Amino acid sequence: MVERKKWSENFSEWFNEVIEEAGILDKRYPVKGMNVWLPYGLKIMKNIEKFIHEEMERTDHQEVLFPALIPETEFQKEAEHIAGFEGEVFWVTHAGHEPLDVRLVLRPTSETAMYSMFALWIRSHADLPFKVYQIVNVYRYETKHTRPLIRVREISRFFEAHTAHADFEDAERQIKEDLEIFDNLMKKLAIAYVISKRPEWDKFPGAYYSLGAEVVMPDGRTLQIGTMHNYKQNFAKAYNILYEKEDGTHDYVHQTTFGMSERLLAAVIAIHGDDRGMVLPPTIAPIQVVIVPIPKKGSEEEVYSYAREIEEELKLAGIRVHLDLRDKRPGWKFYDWELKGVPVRIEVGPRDAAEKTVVLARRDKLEKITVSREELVDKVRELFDDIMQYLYERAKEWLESHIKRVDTIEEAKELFNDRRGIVEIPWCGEEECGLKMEEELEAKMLGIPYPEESARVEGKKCPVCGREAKFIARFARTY
Ligand SMILES: Nc1ncnc2c1ncn2[C@@H]1O[C@H](COS(=O)(=O)NC(=O)[C@@H](N)CS)[C@@H](O)[C@H]1O
Repeated sequence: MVERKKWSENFSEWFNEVIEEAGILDKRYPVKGMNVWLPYGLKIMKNIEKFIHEEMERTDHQEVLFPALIPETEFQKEAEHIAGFEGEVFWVTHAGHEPLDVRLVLRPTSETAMYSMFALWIRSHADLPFKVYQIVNVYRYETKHTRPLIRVREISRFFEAHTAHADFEDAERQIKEDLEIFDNLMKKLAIAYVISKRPEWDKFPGAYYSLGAEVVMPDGRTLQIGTMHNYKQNFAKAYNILYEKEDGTHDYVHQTTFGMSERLLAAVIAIHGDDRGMVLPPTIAPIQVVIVPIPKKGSEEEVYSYAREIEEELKLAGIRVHLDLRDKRPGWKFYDWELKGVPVRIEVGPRDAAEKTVVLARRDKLEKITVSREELVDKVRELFDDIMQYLYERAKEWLESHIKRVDTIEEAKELFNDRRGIVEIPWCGEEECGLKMEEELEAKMLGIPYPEESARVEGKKCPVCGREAKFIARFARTY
Protein backbone atom coordinates (compact mmCIF):
# COMPACT_ATOMS: atom_id res chain seq x y z
CA MET A 1 0.00 0.00 0.00
CA VAL A 2 1.40 3.40 -1.00
CA GLU A 3 1.66 5.62 2.07
CA ARG A 4 1.79 9.43 1.49
CA LYS A 5 1.29 10.60 5.10
CA LYS A 6 4.57 12.40 5.81
CA TRP A 7 4.70 13.41 2.14
CA SER A 8 1.53 15.50 2.56
CA GLU A 9 1.55 16.39 6.26
CA ASN A 10 5.16 17.44 6.56
CA PHE A 11 6.19 18.03 3.00
CA SER A 12 9.03 20.47 3.70
CA GLU A 13 10.81 18.01 6.02
CA TRP A 14 10.06 15.10 3.66
CA PHE A 15 11.49 17.05 0.70
CA ASN A 16 14.70 18.08 2.49
CA GLU A 17 15.27 14.53 3.75
CA VAL A 18 14.77 13.00 0.30
CA ILE A 19 17.07 15.57 -1.37
CA GLU A 20 19.79 14.59 1.09
CA GLU A 21 19.28 10.85 1.56
CA ALA A 22 18.64 10.07 -2.11
CA GLY A 23 21.88 11.82 -3.10
CA ILE A 24 20.40 14.70 -5.15
CA LEU A 25 22.19 17.76 -3.70
CA ASP A 26 24.51 18.63 -0.82
CA LYS A 27 23.20 21.77 0.91
CA ARG A 28 26.27 22.22 3.09
CA TYR A 29 28.03 24.44 0.53
CA PRO A 30 29.16 27.59 2.41
CA VAL A 31 27.09 30.11 0.40
CA LYS A 32 23.40 30.55 1.31
CA GLY A 33 21.08 29.42 -1.49
CA MET A 34 23.85 27.63 -3.41
CA ASN A 35 24.14 23.84 -3.38
CA VAL A 36 26.37 21.13 -4.83
CA TRP A 37 24.82 18.75 -7.40
CA LEU A 38 25.64 15.14 -6.43
CA PRO A 39 26.09 12.47 -9.14
CA TYR A 40 22.63 10.85 -8.90
CA GLY A 41 20.75 14.16 -8.80
CA LEU A 42 22.76 15.57 -11.68
CA LYS A 43 22.09 12.44 -13.78
CA ILE A 44 18.33 12.89 -13.31
CA MET A 45 18.53 16.60 -14.17
CA LYS A 46 20.61 15.86 -17.27
CA ASN A 47 18.02 13.27 -18.36
CA ILE A 48 15.34 15.96 -18.05
CA GLU A 49 17.51 18.35 -20.06
CA LYS A 50 17.97 15.70 -22.77
CA PHE A 51 14.26 16.14 -23.51
CA ILE A 52 14.65 19.93 -23.50
CA HIS A 53 17.49 19.72 -26.06
CA GLU A 54 15.35 17.35 -28.18
CA GLU A 55 12.46 19.84 -28.17
CA MET A 56 14.80 22.72 -28.99
CA GLU A 57 16.21 20.70 -31.90
CA ARG A 58 12.70 19.85 -33.11
CA THR A 59 11.70 23.53 -33.15
CA ASP A 60 14.88 24.95 -34.75
CA HIS A 61 16.30 26.70 -31.70
CA GLN A 62 20.12 27.02 -31.82
CA GLU A 63 22.06 26.45 -28.59
CA VAL A 64 24.42 29.32 -27.64
CA LEU A 65 26.54 30.10 -24.60
CA PHE A 66 26.87 33.67 -23.32
CA PRO A 67 29.24 35.09 -20.72
CA ALA A 68 27.94 35.21 -17.16
CA LEU A 69 29.13 38.79 -16.56
CA ILE A 70 27.15 41.76 -17.88
CA PRO A 71 28.52 45.35 -17.83
CA GLU A 72 26.33 47.75 -15.86
CA THR A 73 26.03 49.88 -19.02
CA GLU A 74 24.26 47.02 -20.81
CA PHE A 75 22.24 46.00 -17.77
CA GLN A 76 20.85 49.55 -17.44
CA LYS A 77 19.16 49.81 -20.83
CA GLU A 78 15.58 48.61 -20.26
CA ALA A 79 13.95 50.57 -17.47
CA GLU A 80 11.28 48.08 -16.31
CA HIS A 81 13.77 45.21 -16.41
CA ILE A 82 16.11 47.20 -14.21
CA ALA A 83 13.38 48.12 -11.78
CA GLY A 84 12.49 44.43 -11.51
CA PHE A 85 15.99 43.08 -11.05
CA GLU A 86 18.28 45.72 -9.58
CA GLY A 87 17.43 44.58 -6.02
CA GLU A 88 18.13 40.98 -6.98
CA VAL A 89 21.52 40.99 -8.69
CA PHE A 90 25.02 40.17 -7.51
CA TRP A 91 27.64 42.75 -8.53
CA VAL A 92 31.30 42.20 -9.39
CA THR A 93 33.13 45.40 -8.46
CA HIS A 94 36.81 44.43 -8.24
CA ALA A 95 39.34 42.39 -10.19
CA GLY A 96 42.39 41.53 -8.13
CA HIS A 97 43.16 44.56 -6.00
CA GLU A 98 41.74 47.03 -8.53
CA PRO A 99 38.19 48.37 -8.51
CA LEU A 100 36.57 47.89 -11.94
CA ASP A 101 35.87 51.09 -13.88
CA VAL A 102 32.57 49.51 -15.08
CA ARG A 103 30.84 47.27 -12.50
CA LEU A 104 29.72 43.88 -13.76
CA VAL A 105 26.45 42.03 -12.97
CA LEU A 106 26.32 38.26 -12.55
CA ARG A 107 23.48 37.44 -14.96
CA PRO A 108 20.08 36.98 -13.25
CA THR A 109 18.73 36.01 -16.72
CA SER A 110 20.36 36.86 -20.04
CA GLU A 111 18.28 39.50 -21.85
CA THR A 112 20.83 42.22 -21.07
CA ALA A 113 23.73 39.95 -22.04
CA MET A 114 22.21 38.82 -25.34
CA TYR A 115 20.43 41.76 -26.84
CA SER A 116 23.36 43.97 -27.79
CA MET A 117 24.63 40.92 -29.71
CA PHE A 118 21.17 40.40 -31.27
CA ALA A 119 21.50 43.99 -32.60
CA LEU A 120 24.70 42.93 -34.37
CA TRP A 121 23.37 39.58 -35.62
CA ILE A 122 19.88 40.53 -36.82
CA ARG A 123 19.87 42.78 -39.93
CA SER A 124 17.12 41.57 -42.24
CA HIS A 125 13.76 39.80 -42.29
CA ALA A 126 15.74 36.85 -43.70
CA ASP A 127 17.32 36.47 -40.25
CA LEU A 128 13.91 36.02 -38.62
CA PRO A 129 12.55 34.21 -36.74
CA PHE A 130 15.75 34.14 -34.73
CA LYS A 131 15.67 31.44 -32.01
CA VAL A 132 18.43 30.67 -29.50
CA TYR A 133 18.60 29.05 -26.06
CA GLN A 134 21.06 28.11 -23.37
CA ILE A 135 21.08 26.12 -20.13
CA VAL A 136 23.35 27.98 -17.71
CA ASN A 137 23.70 29.09 -14.11
CA VAL A 138 22.19 32.45 -13.25
CA TYR A 139 22.27 34.36 -9.97
CA ARG A 140 19.44 36.01 -8.06
CA TYR A 141 19.74 37.48 -4.59
CA GLU A 142 16.51 35.88 -3.40
CA THR A 143 15.47 37.43 -0.10
CA LYS A 144 12.57 35.01 0.59
CA HIS A 145 13.31 31.67 2.29
CA THR A 146 15.69 29.72 0.04
CA ARG A 147 15.04 25.99 -0.56
CA PRO A 148 17.04 23.45 -2.56
CA LEU A 149 15.86 23.22 -6.20
CA ILE A 150 12.82 25.41 -5.41
CA ARG A 151 14.25 28.81 -4.53
CA VAL A 152 18.03 29.08 -4.88
CA ARG A 153 20.38 32.00 -5.33
CA GLU A 154 22.45 30.21 -7.95
CA ILE A 155 19.91 28.74 -10.37
CA SER A 156 22.43 26.32 -11.81
CA ARG A 157 20.22 24.61 -14.44
CA PHE A 158 18.45 27.69 -15.82
CA PHE A 159 16.92 27.10 -19.28
CA GLU A 160 16.28 30.30 -21.22
CA ALA A 161 15.07 30.52 -24.82
CA HIS A 162 15.18 33.96 -26.49
CA THR A 163 13.55 34.62 -29.87
CA ALA A 164 13.11 37.55 -32.29
CA HIS A 165 10.31 37.94 -34.84
CA ALA A 166 9.17 40.21 -37.68
CA ASP A 167 5.91 41.10 -36.00
CA PHE A 168 3.57 40.56 -33.04
CA GLU A 169 1.68 37.72 -34.76
CA ASP A 170 4.86 35.70 -35.26
CA ALA A 171 5.86 36.30 -31.64
CA GLU A 172 2.43 35.01 -30.64
CA ARG A 173 3.05 31.95 -32.80
CA GLN A 174 6.26 31.42 -30.83
CA ILE A 175 4.42 31.55 -27.51
CA LYS A 176 2.07 28.84 -28.82
CA GLU A 177 5.09 26.76 -29.82
CA ASP A 178 6.60 27.26 -26.35
CA LEU A 179 3.37 25.95 -24.82
CA GLU A 180 3.59 22.89 -27.08
CA ILE A 181 7.24 22.32 -26.14
CA PHE A 182 6.33 22.64 -22.48
CA ASP A 183 3.42 20.21 -22.82
CA ASN A 184 5.61 17.63 -24.56
CA LEU A 185 8.14 17.96 -21.75
CA MET A 186 5.49 17.65 -19.03
CA LYS A 187 4.21 14.44 -20.66
CA LYS A 188 7.74 13.03 -20.46
CA LEU A 189 7.78 13.90 -16.73
CA ALA A 190 4.16 12.72 -16.18
CA ILE A 191 3.39 16.13 -14.67
CA ALA A 192 -0.06 17.82 -14.78
CA TYR A 193 -0.05 21.64 -14.67
CA VAL A 194 -2.13 24.75 -15.38
CA ILE A 195 -1.19 27.82 -17.42
CA SER A 196 -2.28 31.24 -16.16
CA LYS A 197 -1.82 34.67 -17.67
CA ARG A 198 -0.11 36.76 -15.00
CA PRO A 199 -1.86 39.94 -13.81
CA GLU A 200 -0.43 43.26 -15.03
CA TRP A 201 1.22 43.87 -11.66
CA ASP A 202 3.07 40.57 -11.66
CA LYS A 203 4.48 40.32 -15.20
CA PHE A 204 8.14 39.59 -15.86
CA PRO A 205 10.02 42.95 -15.80
CA GLY A 206 9.92 44.35 -19.35
CA ALA A 207 7.28 41.95 -20.68
CA TYR A 208 4.03 42.86 -22.47
CA TYR A 209 2.47 39.80 -20.88
CA SER A 210 3.68 36.72 -18.99
CA LEU A 211 2.31 33.20 -18.82
CA GLY A 212 3.12 30.98 -15.85
CA ALA A 213 2.87 27.19 -15.54
CA GLU A 214 1.99 25.99 -12.06
CA VAL A 215 1.79 22.66 -10.26
CA VAL A 216 0.21 22.10 -6.84
CA MET A 217 2.76 20.76 -4.39
CA PRO A 218 1.93 18.19 -1.63
CA ASP A 219 1.41 20.97 0.92
CA GLY A 220 -1.14 22.73 -1.29
CA ARG A 221 1.18 25.55 -2.30
CA THR A 222 1.86 26.13 -6.00
CA LEU A 223 5.25 26.09 -7.70
CA GLN A 224 5.87 28.04 -10.90
CA ILE A 225 7.82 25.60 -13.08
CA GLY A 226 7.91 27.52 -16.34
CA THR A 227 7.21 30.94 -17.80
CA MET A 228 6.72 32.31 -21.30
CA HIS A 229 6.90 36.04 -21.97
CA ASN A 230 5.94 38.19 -24.95
CA TYR A 231 8.14 41.32 -24.90
CA LYS A 232 6.67 43.02 -28.00
CA GLN A 233 9.31 45.63 -29.00
CA ASN A 234 10.20 46.74 -25.46
CA PHE A 235 13.72 45.31 -25.45
CA ALA A 236 14.28 45.82 -29.20
CA LYS A 237 13.81 49.58 -28.70
CA ALA A 238 16.12 49.62 -25.69
CA TYR A 239 18.83 47.60 -27.50
CA ASN A 240 18.18 48.96 -30.99
CA ILE A 241 17.47 45.58 -32.58
CA LEU A 242 16.29 46.68 -36.06
CA TYR A 243 15.71 44.63 -39.19
CA GLU A 244 15.20 45.57 -42.84
CA LYS A 245 11.74 44.58 -44.06
CA GLU A 246 11.06 43.23 -47.54
CA ASP A 247 9.90 46.69 -48.65
CA GLY A 248 13.29 48.16 -47.61
CA THR A 249 11.98 49.99 -44.54
CA HIS A 250 13.26 49.17 -41.03
CA ASP A 251 11.42 48.15 -37.88
CA TYR A 252 12.18 46.85 -34.40
CA VAL A 253 11.85 43.09 -33.89
CA HIS A 254 9.26 41.56 -31.57
CA GLN A 255 10.69 39.20 -28.92
CA THR A 256 9.73 36.36 -26.61
CA THR A 257 11.46 34.35 -23.89
CA PHE A 258 10.71 30.98 -22.29
CA GLY A 259 12.27 29.93 -19.00
CA MET A 260 12.52 26.86 -16.78
CA SER A 261 14.96 25.60 -14.15
CA GLU A 262 15.78 22.82 -11.69
CA ARG A 263 12.29 23.44 -10.34
CA LEU A 264 11.29 20.80 -12.90
CA LEU A 265 13.20 18.25 -10.81
CA ALA A 266 11.64 19.64 -7.62
CA ALA A 267 8.20 19.08 -9.17
CA VAL A 268 9.03 15.50 -10.26
CA ILE A 269 10.34 14.63 -6.78
CA ALA A 270 7.42 16.30 -4.99
CA ILE A 271 4.50 15.24 -7.15
CA HIS A 272 5.43 11.61 -7.74
CA GLY A 273 7.01 10.92 -4.36
CA ASP A 274 5.59 8.96 -1.41
CA ASP A 275 6.61 8.12 2.16
CA ARG A 276 9.34 5.74 0.94
CA GLY A 277 11.01 8.52 -1.09
CA MET A 278 11.21 9.37 -4.77
CA VAL A 279 9.27 7.69 -7.55
CA LEU A 280 11.04 8.47 -10.83
CA PRO A 281 9.30 8.25 -14.21
CA PRO A 282 11.23 5.64 -16.27
CA THR A 283 11.80 8.34 -18.93
CA ILE A 284 14.30 10.16 -16.70
CA ALA A 285 15.44 7.53 -14.17
CA PRO A 286 19.24 7.06 -14.31
CA ILE A 287 18.58 3.42 -13.32
CA GLN A 288 15.31 2.10 -14.77
CA VAL A 289 15.66 -1.46 -13.46
CA VAL A 290 17.72 -2.57 -10.45
CA ILE A 291 18.38 -6.30 -9.98
CA VAL A 292 18.61 -7.54 -6.37
CA PRO A 293 19.80 -11.16 -6.13
CA ILE A 294 18.33 -13.10 -3.18
CA PRO A 295 20.58 -16.16 -2.89
CA LYS A 296 19.79 -18.87 -0.34
CA LYS A 297 22.57 -20.88 1.28
CA GLY A 298 24.20 -23.06 -1.34
CA SER A 299 22.39 -21.48 -4.31
CA GLU A 300 24.64 -18.41 -4.67
CA GLU A 301 26.25 -19.48 -7.94
CA GLU A 302 23.11 -20.14 -9.97
CA VAL A 303 21.34 -17.05 -8.56
CA TYR A 304 24.23 -14.70 -9.45
CA SER A 305 24.71 -16.16 -12.91
CA TYR A 306 20.94 -15.92 -13.57
CA ALA A 307 21.03 -12.29 -12.37
CA ARG A 308 23.97 -11.51 -14.67
CA GLU A 309 22.21 -13.10 -17.63
CA ILE A 310 19.15 -10.91 -16.98
CA GLU A 311 21.32 -7.80 -16.58
CA GLU A 312 23.01 -8.53 -19.90
CA GLU A 313 19.76 -8.98 -21.79
CA LEU A 314 18.20 -5.78 -20.40
CA LYS A 315 21.36 -3.83 -21.22
CA LEU A 316 21.29 -5.16 -24.81
CA ALA A 317 17.65 -4.04 -25.02
CA GLY A 318 18.79 -0.47 -24.23
CA ILE A 319 17.33 -0.46 -20.72
CA ARG A 320 19.31 1.36 -17.99
CA VAL A 321 19.88 -1.56 -15.59
CA HIS A 322 22.03 -1.99 -12.48
CA LEU A 323 22.89 -5.27 -10.71
CA ASP A 324 23.30 -4.58 -6.99
CA LEU A 325 26.08 -6.86 -5.71
CA ARG A 326 26.78 -4.88 -2.54
CA ASP A 327 27.35 -6.95 0.55
CA LYS A 328 24.06 -5.88 2.15
CA ARG A 329 20.83 -7.69 3.07
CA PRO A 330 18.13 -7.61 0.32
CA GLY A 331 15.77 -5.63 2.59
CA TRP A 332 18.38 -2.92 3.02
CA LYS A 333 18.76 -2.76 -0.77
CA PHE A 334 14.96 -2.59 -1.30
CA TYR A 335 14.78 0.40 1.07
CA ASP A 336 17.70 2.18 -0.66
CA TRP A 337 16.39 1.76 -4.22
CA GLU A 338 12.86 2.72 -3.21
CA LEU A 339 14.22 5.92 -1.67
CA LYS A 340 16.06 6.62 -4.95
CA GLY A 341 12.87 6.07 -6.91
CA VAL A 342 14.07 3.31 -9.26
CA PRO A 343 10.91 2.47 -11.25
CA VAL A 344 11.33 -1.33 -11.41
CA ARG A 345 13.14 -3.74 -9.11
CA ILE A 346 13.90 -7.31 -10.16
CA GLU A 347 14.26 -9.85 -7.36
CA VAL A 348 15.85 -13.14 -8.36
CA GLY A 349 16.06 -16.13 -5.98
CA PRO A 350 16.87 -19.82 -6.47
CA ARG A 351 13.30 -20.71 -7.42
CA ASP A 352 13.32 -18.06 -10.19
CA ALA A 353 16.60 -19.44 -11.52
CA ALA A 354 15.18 -22.96 -11.43
CA GLU A 355 11.75 -22.13 -12.92
CA LYS A 356 13.06 -19.45 -15.33
CA THR A 357 10.79 -16.77 -13.86
CA VAL A 358 11.47 -13.16 -12.83
CA VAL A 359 9.74 -11.08 -10.14
CA LEU A 360 9.14 -7.46 -11.13
CA ALA A 361 8.42 -5.05 -8.26
CA ARG A 362 6.98 -1.70 -9.48
CA ARG A 363 7.96 1.32 -7.37
CA ASP A 364 4.86 3.44 -8.08
CA LYS A 365 2.15 1.04 -6.86
CA LEU A 366 4.50 -1.10 -4.69
CA GLU A 367 3.07 -4.19 -6.39
CA LYS A 368 4.89 -7.29 -7.69
CA ILE A 369 4.27 -9.41 -10.77
CA THR A 370 5.99 -12.60 -11.82
CA VAL A 371 6.83 -12.98 -15.50
CA SER A 372 8.50 -15.70 -17.49
CA ARG A 373 12.16 -15.27 -18.39
CA GLU A 374 11.59 -15.12 -22.16
CA GLU A 375 8.96 -12.37 -22.00
CA LEU A 376 11.06 -10.27 -19.61
CA VAL A 377 12.09 -7.41 -21.94
CA ASP A 378 8.58 -6.93 -23.35
CA LYS A 379 7.04 -7.06 -19.88
CA VAL A 380 9.53 -4.50 -18.53
CA ARG A 381 8.76 -2.14 -21.42
CA GLU A 382 5.00 -2.59 -20.88
CA LEU A 383 5.52 -1.89 -17.20
CA PHE A 384 7.36 1.38 -18.01
CA ASP A 385 4.38 2.53 -20.10
CA ASP A 386 1.95 1.53 -17.37
CA ILE A 387 4.00 3.39 -14.75
CA MET A 388 4.09 6.55 -16.91
CA GLN A 389 0.32 6.40 -17.33
CA TYR A 390 -0.33 5.73 -13.63
CA LEU A 391 1.97 8.57 -12.50
CA TYR A 392 0.34 10.99 -14.93
CA GLU A 393 -3.22 9.99 -13.95
CA ARG A 394 -2.35 10.33 -10.25
CA ALA A 395 -0.74 13.76 -10.83
CA LYS A 396 -3.75 14.91 -12.86
CA GLU A 397 -6.19 13.70 -10.22
CA TRP A 398 -4.15 15.48 -7.52
CA LEU A 399 -4.11 18.75 -9.49
CA GLU A 400 -7.80 18.66 -10.38
CA SER A 401 -8.78 17.93 -6.78
CA HIS A 402 -6.75 21.00 -5.74
CA ILE A 403 -8.42 23.56 -7.98
CA LYS A 404 -11.74 24.78 -6.58
CA ARG A 405 -14.08 27.46 -8.00
CA VAL A 406 -16.00 29.57 -5.41
CA ASP A 407 -18.00 32.80 -5.44
CA THR A 408 -16.97 34.47 -2.20
CA ILE A 409 -13.84 35.46 -0.31
CA GLU A 410 -15.05 33.57 2.78
CA GLU A 411 -15.31 30.27 0.88
CA ALA A 412 -11.84 30.90 -0.54
CA LYS A 413 -10.36 31.55 2.90
CA GLU A 414 -11.73 28.23 4.16
CA LEU A 415 -10.14 26.38 1.26
CA PHE A 416 -6.78 28.01 1.85
CA ASN A 417 -6.94 27.08 5.52
CA ASP A 418 -7.46 23.53 4.33
CA ARG A 419 -4.36 23.87 2.10
CA ARG A 420 -6.41 23.36 -0.99
CA GLY A 421 -4.10 24.56 -3.74
CA ILE A 422 -5.62 26.90 -6.34
CA VAL A 423 -8.86 28.81 -5.72
CA GLU A 424 -10.77 30.37 -8.64
CA ILE A 425 -12.92 33.45 -7.94
CA PRO A 426 -14.94 35.74 -10.26
CA TRP A 427 -13.11 39.03 -10.92
CA CYS A 428 -14.14 42.31 -12.57
CA GLY A 429 -10.64 42.63 -14.03
CA GLU A 430 -9.72 45.82 -12.15
CA GLU A 431 -6.28 45.87 -10.53
CA GLU A 432 -7.48 47.34 -7.24
CA CYS A 433 -9.99 44.49 -6.76
CA GLY A 434 -7.34 41.93 -7.66
CA LEU A 435 -4.88 43.39 -5.17
CA LYS A 436 -7.64 43.60 -2.55
CA MET A 437 -8.38 39.89 -2.97
CA GLU A 438 -4.66 39.04 -2.69
CA GLU A 439 -4.58 40.96 0.57
CA GLU A 440 -7.78 39.40 1.97
CA LEU A 441 -6.75 35.88 1.01
CA GLU A 442 -3.07 36.32 1.91
CA ALA A 443 -2.44 34.64 -1.42
CA LYS A 444 -1.00 35.58 -4.82
CA MET A 445 -3.09 35.99 -7.93
CA LEU A 446 -1.63 33.52 -10.43
CA GLY A 447 -3.70 35.31 -13.06
CA ILE A 448 -6.53 34.17 -15.31
CA PRO A 449 -6.73 30.83 -17.12
CA TYR A 450 -4.97 30.85 -20.51
CA PRO A 451 -6.12 31.06 -23.29
CA GLU A 452 -8.25 33.99 -22.23
CA GLU A 453 -11.40 32.55 -23.83
CA SER A 454 -11.36 29.87 -21.12
CA ALA A 455 -11.19 32.59 -18.47
CA ARG A 456 -14.47 34.29 -19.34
CA VAL A 457 -17.37 34.02 -16.89
CA GLU A 458 -21.04 35.07 -17.12
CA GLY A 459 -23.56 36.09 -14.50
CA LYS A 460 -21.09 36.36 -11.64
CA LYS A 461 -20.23 39.33 -9.43
CA CYS A 462 -16.79 40.55 -8.38
CA PRO A 463 -16.74 39.80 -4.59
CA VAL A 464 -14.90 43.08 -3.91
CA CYS A 465 -16.80 45.73 -5.91
CA GLY A 466 -19.97 43.84 -6.81
CA ARG A 467 -19.62 44.73 -10.52
CA GLU A 468 -20.18 42.18 -13.28
CA ALA A 469 -17.25 39.72 -13.21
CA LYS A 470 -15.40 39.44 -16.55
CA PHE A 471 -12.97 36.62 -15.70
CA ILE A 472 -12.24 33.84 -13.34
CA ALA A 473 -9.07 34.71 -11.36
CA ARG A 474 -6.82 32.06 -9.81
CA PHE A 475 -5.25 32.55 -6.38
CA ALA A 476 -2.77 30.37 -4.51
CA ARG A 477 -0.19 30.33 -1.75
CA THR A 478 2.99 29.96 -3.72
CA TYR A 479 6.64 28.96 -3.31
N1 LIG B 1 15.16 31.42 -7.34
C1 LIG B 1 14.81 30.47 -8.22
N2 LIG B 1 15.16 29.17 -8.00
C2 LIG B 1 14.81 28.20 -8.89
N3 LIG B 1 14.11 28.43 -10.02
C3 LIG B 1 13.74 29.71 -10.26
C4 LIG B 1 14.06 30.78 -9.40
N4 LIG B 1 13.55 31.93 -9.93
C5 LIG B 1 12.95 31.58 -11.08
N5 LIG B 1 13.05 30.26 -11.29
C6 LIG B 1 12.54 29.49 -12.43
O1 LIG B 1 13.04 30.10 -13.62
C7 LIG B 1 11.96 30.30 -14.53
C8 LIG B 1 12.26 31.51 -15.42
O2 LIG B 1 12.47 32.64 -14.58
S1 LIG B 1 11.58 33.90 -14.86
O3 LIG B 1 12.09 34.95 -14.05
O4 LIG B 1 10.22 33.55 -14.64
N6 LIG B 1 11.71 34.26 -16.42
C9 LIG B 1 12.85 34.74 -16.95
O5 LIG B 1 13.88 34.89 -16.32
C10 LIG B 1 12.74 35.09 -18.42
N7 LIG B 1 13.95 35.78 -18.84
C11 LIG B 1 12.55 33.84 -19.22
S2 LIG B 1 14.00 32.93 -19.28
C12 LIG B 1 10.74 30.47 -13.65
O6 LIG B 1 9.58 30.06 -14.35
C13 LIG B 1 11.02 29.52 -12.50
O7 LIG B 1 10.56 28.22 -12.82
